[in-house]
Amino acid sequence: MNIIRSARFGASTLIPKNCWSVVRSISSTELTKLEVNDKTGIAVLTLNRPPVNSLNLELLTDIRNSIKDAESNKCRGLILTSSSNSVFSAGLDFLEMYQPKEERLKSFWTALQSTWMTLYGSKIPTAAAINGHAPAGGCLLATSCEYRVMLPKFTIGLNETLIGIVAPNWFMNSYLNVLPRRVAELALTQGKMFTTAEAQQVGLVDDVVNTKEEAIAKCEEFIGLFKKINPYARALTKQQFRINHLQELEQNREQDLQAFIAAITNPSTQAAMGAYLENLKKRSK
Ligand SMILES: CC/C=C\C/C=C\CCC/C=C/CC(=O)SCCNC(=O)CCNC(=O)[C@H](O)C(C)(C)COP(=O)(O)OP(=O)(O)OC[C@H]1O[C@@H](n2cnc3c(N)ncnc32)[C@H](O)[C@@H]1OP(=O)(O)O
Repeated sequence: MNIIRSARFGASTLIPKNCWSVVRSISSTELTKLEVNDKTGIAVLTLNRPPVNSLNLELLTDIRNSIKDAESNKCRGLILTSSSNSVFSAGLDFLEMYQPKEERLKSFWTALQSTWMTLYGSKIPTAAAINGHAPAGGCLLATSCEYRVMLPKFTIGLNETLIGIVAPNWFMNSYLNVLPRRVAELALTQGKMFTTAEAQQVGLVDDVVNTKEEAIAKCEEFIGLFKKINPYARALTKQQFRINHLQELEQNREQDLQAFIAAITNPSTQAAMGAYLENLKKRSK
């Protein structure tokens, strides 16, 4: 019998393969659902933190655990998507950064660093089915993947300067891994949110389709490209492209954390964030 061991069902829980329907849950929490298609071996990770999948400590932790679950279950690839019809992810949860408690702020940023390193450095092929808006941290998740497909009439980009904050180096590096330098610099300095059409034009997304199902199918097609490629050779090749960015953060994690805390707790950053949040709340009324 072909057995899959699910880390989050406990080390001793064995799930018999083929006794389940084609799509099978590997692990799920209140905030994430990880399902694998037994035929293709490709996993779909659905973010499910209504209303906007803002990334708080718990969601970030669940995303990281899910990526690790997909890897340890030897999935052939991982697709990130959202349970919302209009938002992929609204980026970092402002409530983690606005008037924060220091210990929680530290755990939050450390979880973001770990999640990014796990996703950006994952050995398995990764793809994002962007079925809604993807500002800031939402864009970071998408650009950390190897392939992106997006639905029309949404927006994506690193908008930090619009909020009065600065995207850390590793956010920029994820952008630069996808966009030409000049485009990335112009976009970052303006805090530009690209429409789906603009994003495709500059290469921030690879394809545009009309439905979430088509987006998942496109991601599966992308992951299928590696069917005949030795996974070890593929993973090492990917690693060579990304290792400098990963090492840069790995070697400076504490410094990056301290810079974040200093920047976020600065009264002028707090004032800018407070005003931005106020505006967001007014707009949503
Ligand atoms: C080394 C480091 C050195 C220095 C670093 C310094 C700083 C560090 C940088 C930190 C990096 C931050 C990156 C980020 O990710 S910041 C987050 C940026 N996100 C945004 O700007 C998105 C804001 N949201 C929106 O634009 C819209 O909500 C969105 C288009 C996503 C969806 O619109 P929609 O109309 O569908 O929903 P809304 O009605 O606007 O929202 C519904 C409720 O959700 C609340 N909301 C939205 N976004 C967030 C969020 N990111 N965090 C928390 N809450 C959010 C919104 O206020 C509504 O709430 P209610 O009014 O209903 O209570």
